Amino acid sequence: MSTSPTVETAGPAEPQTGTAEPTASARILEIRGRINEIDHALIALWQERAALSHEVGATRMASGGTRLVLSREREILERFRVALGADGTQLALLLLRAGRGPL
Ligand SMILES: O=C(O)C(=O)C[C@]1(C(=O)O)C=C[C@@H](O)C=C1
Repeated sequence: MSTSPTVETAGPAEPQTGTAEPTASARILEIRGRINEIDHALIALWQERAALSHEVGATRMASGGTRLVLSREREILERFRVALGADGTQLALLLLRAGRGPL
């Protein structure tokens, strides 16, 4: 009878914080908890925005309107640029693309 390979299971795997110092490691894990919450919220907001943008576009086109409204896109790009700089512009471009698809 063959034996299966032994796996070391001393306990749950320790999360990799990048430091062996316990106080720092604990603080990093605490911060990561909040980062995870923020990431989940960002993903949910991203998906909600894309769905809303899609609905606006579909509503407009079904009523004989245009697919895009460039003045509105410029307004959004400017909002993100003012708040976040060049990265904000890139983020806004991705947001707009997620809602209306690639140009
Ligand atoms: O606000 C609109 O009119 C939309 O269609 C939404 C949206 C956006 O994702 O913000 C998408 C496409 C338009 O060109 C402008 C803005």
